[in-house]
Amino acid sequence: MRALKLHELSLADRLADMAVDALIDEADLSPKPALVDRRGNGAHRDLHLRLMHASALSLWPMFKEMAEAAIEFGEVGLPLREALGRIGRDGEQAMLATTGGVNTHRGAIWALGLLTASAALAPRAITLTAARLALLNDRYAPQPLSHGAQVEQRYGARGAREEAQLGFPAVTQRGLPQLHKSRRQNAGEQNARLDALLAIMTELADTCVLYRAGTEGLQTMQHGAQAVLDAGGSATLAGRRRLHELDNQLLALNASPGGAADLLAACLFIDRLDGAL
Ligand SMILES: CC(C)(COP(=O)(O)OP(=O)(O)OC[C@H]1O[C@@H](n2cnc3c(N)ncnc32)[C@H](O)[C@@H]1O)[C@@H](O)C(=O)NCCC(=O)NCCS
Ligand SMILES: Nc1ncnc2c1ncn2[C@@H]1O[C@H](COP(=O)(O)OP(=O)(O)OP(=O)(O)O)[C@@H](O)[C@H]1O
Repeated sequence: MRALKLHELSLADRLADMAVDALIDEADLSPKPALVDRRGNGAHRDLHLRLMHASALSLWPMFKEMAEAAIEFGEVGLPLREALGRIGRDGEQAMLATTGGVNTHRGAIWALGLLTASAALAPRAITLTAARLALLNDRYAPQPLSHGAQVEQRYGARGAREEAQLGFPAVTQRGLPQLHKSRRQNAGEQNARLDALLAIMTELADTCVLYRAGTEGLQTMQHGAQAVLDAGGSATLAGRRRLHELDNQLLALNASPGGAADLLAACLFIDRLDGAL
């Protein structure tokens, strides 16, 4: 029993490490269009790279607690869903205390939280398990008029919740295949990750972009990301030129693809986990 406990604790530690690493890799990746990266703040006035790092680190105990809850409950069900909801809300408070009230990682807490718990429960069926959890209704979740909720009312876009309930198609059908493809083409790891982000952006209904820049912003993001990939991706000169253009266009529209960034972190988390299995 004792040995089993030790083993379980170390699994939760490792999953929390991987989730935080994925967030730090996402933040550091450059040049991302209109997002916080090593170059600067993108379209954000209240975010910067060190804040993203501090925020990511502040979430480590939360991810660990989510993995432990999954191990303890041992199955998908309302008790686990509601435990994750409580842990996620506490994690959000820790994030806000660290950042002085700035929302650095709300979307990431949702996506990576579900995936961390799912990795602890069913490491070979992570996105399916995450979807099953996301479909359960947490009775204790407050229903604030969030940016996502406002965008849903205005445009009908369902955003982060639906993406999870569908099993993260932007990650499994766009991001991960592109990551693997660009690696096979020897694009280099940073370019492969940029290409994965762009692939996610081609179809995502990113509620951050919709809230800030409406359908014009969303179309600019989707078409511009596709244009970079069509030009040969981030590793090519033509692709780099298109990426630079997309950055300028999104900055002019104040349209930051924060949802796509969160899903890139989810993509890097699953990729890392696949490598560790
Ligand atoms: C489900 C969530 C994301 C609801 O968000 P809502 O749609 O109301 O929008 P909100 O503006 O608060 O945040 C959305 C965030 O999701 C990200 N996002 C935006 N669009 C998308 C998209 N299409 N797909 C994925 N993520 C997206 C962005 O980073 C954005 O910041 C979340 O805030 C929530 O309700 N959490 C409940 C707490 C909980 O249960 N936590 C436990 C998780 S295991
Ligand atoms: N590298 C990154 N740069 C910018 N945003 C990111 C990055 N990585 C993830 N995000 C996500 O983008 C979201 C921030 O977007 P946004 O600033 O539109 O949120 P908000 O606080 O809801 O809005 P606002 O700042 O307009 O009040 C965060 O929730 C975070 O999940």
